[in-house]
Order: sequence, then C-alpha cells, then structure tokens
Amino acid sequence: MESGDLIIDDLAIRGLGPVRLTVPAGTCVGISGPSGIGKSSLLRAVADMEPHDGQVTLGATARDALSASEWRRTVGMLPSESAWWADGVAEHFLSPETVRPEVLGLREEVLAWPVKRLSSGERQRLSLLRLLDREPMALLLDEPTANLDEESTRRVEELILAYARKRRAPVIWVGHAMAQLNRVAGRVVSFDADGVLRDADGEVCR
Ligand SMILES: Nc1ncnc2c1ncn2[C@@H]1O[C@H](COP(=O)(O)OP(=O)(O)OP(=O)(O)O)[C@@H](O)[C@H]1O
Repeated sequence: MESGDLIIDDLAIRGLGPVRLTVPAGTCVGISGPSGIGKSSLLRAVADMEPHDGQVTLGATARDALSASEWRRTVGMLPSESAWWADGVAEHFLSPETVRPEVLGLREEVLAWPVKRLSSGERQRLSLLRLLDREPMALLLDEPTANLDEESTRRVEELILAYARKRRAPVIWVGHAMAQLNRVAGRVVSFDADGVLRDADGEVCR
C-alpha cells in the first residue's frame, strides 16, 4: 500500500461536523479551536477509534478496505497522553536498535529505563519515536509538544516534518499555539465556536 492524500469526507462525531478536509501527501495541516470543541475526537474518528459517520481514505485505500487494527497502524495516531503497556521503554519498540533518542535531545540510554522513571516530556518524545518506529503512512498528532521546552519542541517539529517529506505522509497537527501551527503547517484551519471547521479566511473547509 502506498501513501497519498488523506481525505476526510463528511465525518460526523457526536454532534460535531460533518467535517470535510483534504491533507495532501507530504504536507501538514494544523487544526486549532476552542478547548472541548472536538479536535481530539476528530483525530480519534479518523483513526477509527471512535464511532462516527462519514468516510476517510488514504491514497487509494478507503478505511473500510482494511481491518480496524490495520487502519490504525496505517494512520498512526499520537494521542495527547500516551499509553504504556510494559515495564521497560525498549519493549514498546519494534526495532529498538534503530531508534536514536538523541535526535530529540533524550539520553542514549533512555531505552533501557523503566517507564515509571520517565518525565512527562520524556514520555511525549518517546511516544513519538515509538510511533515513527512503526512507519505509519499518515500522522495524526494531538498536541505533540504540549509538555516540552522550546529546544525539544523544535527538535520534534523537525523530526515530524522530515518524516512527512521522506514518506510523503500527510500530517494533521492539532495544537493551540498558532505561532507553532503557522510554522509547521502549510495550512491552518480552526473549529469555530459552533464546531464548524474553517480556513484562515473564514471559509468553511471543503
Ligand atoms: N467517549 C466520549 N463520550 C462522550 N463524550 C466525549 C467522549 N470523549 C470526549 N467527549 C466530549 O467531547 C467533547 C470534545 O472533546 P475533545 O477531547 O475532542 O476536545 P478537544 O477539542 O480536543 O479539547 P482540548 O483542546 O481541551 O484538548 C468534550 O465535551 C468531551 O467531554
């Protein structure tokens, strides 16, 4: 399967939407909006982790063409709070020997640490490395730098954008900092107070 444009077509989740949005392959679209409006819910619906109406396709592949678990691996969601299911960090990686934590300013030996030792910023960066280790064809990112200082934030931004370019992966980046969204995304859209997704010029996304 090849990557391609991510197309969200009339997605409706618990009263939110219908949302329409196209993210071209290899580009990043930023999504902002009021707290609680449904940004995380939208990402979860695109990842098919939440009940919804509407259709999502990635390149030539419609969501319905894959099993739920295959689709979730393919679209690669980074939740705002990461889940850890084993005691050691390395056990969460498919190929720990290829991971380079220092790219995100982490100590080289961090993979040998127990999860319970990690700070929130270390967890956030390691959950991104873990996601990229699985080589998803699209990225759905929920506030990926919320717990990070300025330098780590820049490193995360560079890594994500390099991944998107190299893999031609479409990226949705949910965040609250408009300066950051304008830096990383070629297009920034926002939910208004009524839950309608609009472009910067106020036009409804279609
Ligand atoms: N499983 C669920 N069942 C019912 N309501 C839910 C569920 N999950 C989230 N909600 C509600 O949906 C609304 C949107 O939540 P969501 O987390 O998507 O907002 P958000 O825009 O990402 O907010 P924030 O910017 O604060 O992270 C909230 O009112 C939330 O309480």
